[in-house]
Amino acid sequence: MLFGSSINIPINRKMIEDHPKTMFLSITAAAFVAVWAANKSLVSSSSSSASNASQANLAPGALPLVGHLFTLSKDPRRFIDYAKKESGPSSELNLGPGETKLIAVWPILTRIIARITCLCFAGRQVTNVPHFVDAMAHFTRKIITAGTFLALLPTWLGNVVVRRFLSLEHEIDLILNHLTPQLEHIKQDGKVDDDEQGLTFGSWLMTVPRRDGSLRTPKQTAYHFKDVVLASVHTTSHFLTFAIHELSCRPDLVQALRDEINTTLPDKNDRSANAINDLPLLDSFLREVLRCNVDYLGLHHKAVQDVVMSNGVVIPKGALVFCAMDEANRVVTDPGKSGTTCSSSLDVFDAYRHMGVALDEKCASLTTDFITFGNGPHACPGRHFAIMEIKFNISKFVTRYNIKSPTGQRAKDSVIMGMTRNPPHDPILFEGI
Ligand code: HEM
Repeated sequence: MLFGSSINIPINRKMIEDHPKTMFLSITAAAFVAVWAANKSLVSSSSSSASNASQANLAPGALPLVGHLFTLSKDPRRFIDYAKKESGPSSELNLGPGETKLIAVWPILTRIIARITCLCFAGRQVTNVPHFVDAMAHFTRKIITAGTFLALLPTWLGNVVVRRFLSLEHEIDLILNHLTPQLEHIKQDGKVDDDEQGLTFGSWLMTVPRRDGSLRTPKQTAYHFKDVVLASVHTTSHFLTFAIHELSCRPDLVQALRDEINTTLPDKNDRSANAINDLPLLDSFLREVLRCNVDYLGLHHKAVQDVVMSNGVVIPKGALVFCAMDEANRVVTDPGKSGTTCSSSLDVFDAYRHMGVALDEKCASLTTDFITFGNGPHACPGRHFAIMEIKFNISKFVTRYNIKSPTGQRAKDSVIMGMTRNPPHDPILFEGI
């Protein structure tokens, strides 16, 4: 994808070699349109985030009116290489055998997870719109930042800051503008386009009646996609990033996971997410990542009535309650059920701790001594999906790269206000294999 938000032109070398003249003309036209689109977005958008997103994929250095015409006339292929390097899809993870690179993983993994979320819950059409995926990648982070400002600043100032700099208007507009027509189409024809059945979260939700028996309109349904994004992208990319950091200081574990995949699933082309989900060491490792990297405090709840605890302490109606997640994940309350038979202390990260656990669901199973996904009727309904998603990504990483921490140590997490654990920002050394 070379240019701005309103243009979607996938170009590859073969197309240029086969049709040099046509490609030249289309790219030249696109260069004009790209400049027009950039100018239009700058003029018409009052939101800074909106204009940033629109410009994000423009090849820099365009001249007024003529765009990149001169560079294109001179050497189109060179221009395309330049545009791909500067504004094209991330090639940061394209490493040949033995090639190494230091990579800050969190932003890349967030984008990967946002893409998967868009693909699985909103369909292929929007997943091919880069600024839509980018906006979804940053959606929850923006909300968390807004929440922090609202909590710390006086209400009037917090409101000004959030409305001016952290408004979600742009993201909500994107969701409504892209998904509503698609859902209208599905409602009318029963499918998205000629190739694709229109089975998305939205097409399903349109068929589920509300309490009063009425059905949601396409626009009302599209609006709910924000909830999926809020619940899934940030959480999943967090834990995938934690997992990669845990691997970065354990080269033997990377090798052991690679061996497990190569031995159990020798055919590279037949490694489905379902098959990867059943690998015992990968499952044990991920459960340990989820157990140890949970927030110090989490599961923010509000008491809807007075609650009397077993020791007589009363949590009054309306009180905000933060659960000590980190602590809960380090206490075995029911050894027989949890299957935690490992001898290592619960304070130690042990990737093999949950091997041989007899529970049916393993990594996704809910126990009172593992509450990363909550517990009870409101426990995370997306956990099976999240776990498959993370395992699938880890399997790709360990079979493609050696993953090393430059210091040999697990980089430090950044802890916000003593309660929320964010993955480290430190880069990790990747080596292609
Ligand atoms: C590693 C990734 C994830 C973690 C750690 C996680 C964790 C959680 C936790 C702790 C809760 C709150 C439980 C409570 O309040 O008692 C929750 C709720 C929820 N999660 Fe997740 N989640 C993850 C991924 C996902 C994904 C991928 C989806 C959707 C595709 C999702 C959808 C939801 C929803 C809809 C709720 C609200 C459930 C309710 O209130 O009844 N989550 N999640």
